[in-house]
Amino acid sequence: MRTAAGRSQRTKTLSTVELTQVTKSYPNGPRALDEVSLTVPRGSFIAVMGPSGSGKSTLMHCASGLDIPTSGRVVLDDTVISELSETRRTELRRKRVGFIFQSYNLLPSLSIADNLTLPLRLANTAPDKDWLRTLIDRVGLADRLAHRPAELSGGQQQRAAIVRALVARPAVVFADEPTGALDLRSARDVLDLLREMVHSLGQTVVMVTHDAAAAAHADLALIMADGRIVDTVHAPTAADLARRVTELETE
Ligand SMILES: Nc1ncnc2c1ncn2[C@@H]1O[C@H](COP(=O)(O)OP(=O)(O)OP(=O)(O)O)[C@@H](O)[C@H]1O
Repeated sequence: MRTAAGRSQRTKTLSTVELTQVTKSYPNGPRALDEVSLTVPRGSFIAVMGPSGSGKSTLMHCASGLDIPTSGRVVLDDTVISELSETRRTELRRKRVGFIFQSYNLLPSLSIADNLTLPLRLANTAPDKDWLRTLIDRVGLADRLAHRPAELSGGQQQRAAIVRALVARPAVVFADEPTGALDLRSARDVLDLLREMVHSLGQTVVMVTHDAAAAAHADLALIMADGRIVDTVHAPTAADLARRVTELETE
């Protein structure tokens, strides 16, 4: 089944990531992904939900080029990343993919300013100063740039991580439980920011989360079970998502 994320926009120029019949098997394990097809349209905010073990992380790893599928094809922009060597995949990932993690993953010894531009230095790319300034202003960290990460609140650190993920203007940002370590208010701020980055700045975000309230900020939620995408919910509400995942957990 091809999931409906952008069914009407399925062209190379409008999609950022395209998975075709992607299967991932581990030795002596179940199929972590079972022939998953998915198109991520440019400029969309997609949440991935599902019970524990349903394949969310594996989907993110294969879609982002962190891992390769056992079979099937992953295209990022116009490049078939599932066929690249590990070195080429790493190069492409540094240039074209951003990541946001639950634990922020900022380097403690670097200032916030240096953390924000780290992906550019790793990819040997010059910063686009106007874009960097736009991002810093949007997340409200202009007066924190000289500080070390430990001097910022969790919400501020995650906002810095959002800038770092977007600084290279990636084709897509993958966020793995980005609000898992935050209090409710900081979590809402971070989710509102992600939405704004998508809707005002045209970025593309795929967010894996257990939290139905977080997933409800997305335009579309994909629900996984047993390595497959079993539901696609447009304009999801937290109540609908929580009910659907609970049903799957008890099936
Ligand atoms: N490296 C691995 N080796 C063997 N099996 C694995 C490995 N990684 C994942 N799996 C298995 O693949 C399936 C999917 O795992 P995955 O981590 O993608 O699920 P998930 O939905 O992200 O779970 P959670 O919500 O608990 O993080 C599970 O059955 C898991 O045990």
